[in-house]
Amino acid sequence: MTITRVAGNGGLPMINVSNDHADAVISVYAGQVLSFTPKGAADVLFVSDKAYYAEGKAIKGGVPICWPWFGADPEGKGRPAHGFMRNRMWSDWETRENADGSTTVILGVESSPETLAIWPHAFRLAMEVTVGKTLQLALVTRNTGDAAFTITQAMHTYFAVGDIAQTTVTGLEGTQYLDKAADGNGATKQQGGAISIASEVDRVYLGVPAELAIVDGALNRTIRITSSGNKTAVVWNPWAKIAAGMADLQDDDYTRFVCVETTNAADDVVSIPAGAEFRLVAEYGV
Ligand SMILES: O=P(O)(O)OC[C@H]1O[C@@H](O)[C@H](O)[C@@H](O)[C@@H]1O
Repeated sequence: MTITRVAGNGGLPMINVSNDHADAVISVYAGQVLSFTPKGAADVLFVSDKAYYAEGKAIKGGVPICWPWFGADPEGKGRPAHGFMRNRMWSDWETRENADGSTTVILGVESSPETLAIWPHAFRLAMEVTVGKTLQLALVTRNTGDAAFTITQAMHTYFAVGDIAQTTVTGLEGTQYLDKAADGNGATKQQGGAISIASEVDRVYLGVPAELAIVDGALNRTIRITSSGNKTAVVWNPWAKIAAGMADLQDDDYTRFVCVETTNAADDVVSIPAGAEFRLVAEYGV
């Protein structure tokens, strides 16, 4: 097993993990997993070739962390969408080798005068990443203050697919969702069969099961997503027009990824009492 700390793209601190099961690249900046490649397989995660690697900007791809809110500023104060963790430096807290040959990397952020000025709550946030046969992720929020606070959050994962036209997302059949796409008007709808994507898709699924899958006909593989701590999941693909308007995506990149996000979004708001901890967990396997 090797753990190598490197200056990655843009000089950002990154940790390369290589063990008997898989290889991974984990950015300390933003606490973001950028690559997970099980031995003999293609990368499970998509990262844009045009992604920004610079302080203050989000890296487009991998597993961006949305915290302590998902989507627009819940208080309408003009703070950035998806919170303030995906565009700041995190700390490299711990690495360890596990008996089964997997490797755990723990990155984190603690509240500081700077974060308190944006969001007035004391916290300790950790991203626990275990690279093994599967990629295990736990986003752990500890309330270190003396009053409860509420959060929404996401692992906003960009999964690599061979061809979006030959991809379906399964496990959400019959589930209600909020349709946030331009022509969906935020309406509540019900999913019929497996989700196929042939135009902009931006949906918050409600009351979701613990197991979802991405069935990729082009790469001939199925990515299994298991989660806990979430009642919601987001499925997002910007499709051609929105992707073309994003400077950090190539025009046709929308054909190469789908975001299936493990979330506490919409009315899935989490309240964390003083001194308590909340774990949002996801596991990805091929
Ligand atoms: O900030 P990013 O990575 O471009 O992602 C934006 C998208 O993130 C998704 O989670 C939201 O559901 C979309 O509404 C939003 O457009």
